Amino acid sequence: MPSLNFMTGEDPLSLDRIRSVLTRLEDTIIFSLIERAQFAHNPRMYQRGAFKELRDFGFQGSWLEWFLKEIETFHAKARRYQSPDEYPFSSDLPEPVLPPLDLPAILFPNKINANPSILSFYICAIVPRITRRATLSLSAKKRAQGIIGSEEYEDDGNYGSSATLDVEVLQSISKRVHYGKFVSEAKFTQNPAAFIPHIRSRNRKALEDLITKPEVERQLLVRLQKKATTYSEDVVSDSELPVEGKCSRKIDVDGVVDLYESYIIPLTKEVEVDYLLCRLDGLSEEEVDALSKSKGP
Ligand SMILES: O=C(O)C(=O)C[C@]1(C(=O)O)C=C[C@@H](O)C=C1
Repeated sequence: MPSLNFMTGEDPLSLDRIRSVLTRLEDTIIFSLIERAQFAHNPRMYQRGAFKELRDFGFQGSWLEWFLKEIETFHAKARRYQSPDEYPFSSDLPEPVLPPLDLPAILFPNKINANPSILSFYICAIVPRITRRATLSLSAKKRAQGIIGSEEYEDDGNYGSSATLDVEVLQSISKRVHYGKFVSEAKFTQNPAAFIPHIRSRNRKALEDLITKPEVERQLLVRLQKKATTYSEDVVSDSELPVEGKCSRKIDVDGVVDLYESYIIPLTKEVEVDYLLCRLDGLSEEEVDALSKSKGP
């Protein structure tokens, strides 16, 4: 199945098409995690005010927040956040230097931005887990050099490289999670009458039950396990034989699966439900009535 973005192709609300984008983003997320896992945890990068050099020019946030702000400032000028599948982590960004693109209005107007939750679970749960391997091999190297001390084990000083990769991981997870809005719009449009009573009664549980597809989730997790296993192995040529017992993975495969199971899928569902909850905002009774009677595409 071809993987298209929301702009291309015939039916922007085809669930198959939207799911093909989600599948492609799995690769982006796994590869960016593998890259980040080559560096140490570097916890200092996530602590607000930890760098005197940033405080000196008046920036009070963390090293990562500084990276996000600088990168997003530039990307905002290039219209990145006018696209309905792109959301910034920083606020007070500049206006684009180009006039707005004439994008088709696929989504219902909304202000949902799940990035604060993404940033928080990424820093608290993901970075410490995926960098464990890098930290262990780093400490083995240091031990071999006779350097022993708690600091060396988790800080390799590569703050620029690590933060660049953090931004890549965060942007790909953010895109994936916010694609939940397209999934939700597609499901709503297929059968508005099923959703409208629960939207009106603000019944989150009923809406979540309607959008949940256990078999799709199960298949996703199986596929992800296979992908993460394959991508994290070193490929050897015909003449090289893998050394027995020396298969060192580039990333903790279970960590990747857990990231999806515990964070990415639940947060995508939260975005789907939040989107549905504002799906009737500003519509008149007559418009909602007409929607209720429409049978979808
Ligand atoms: O594919 C869908 O129908 C989705 O809603 C996306 C998704 C996911 O996050 O991957 C979320 C909820 C469903 O239970 C299945 C999968």
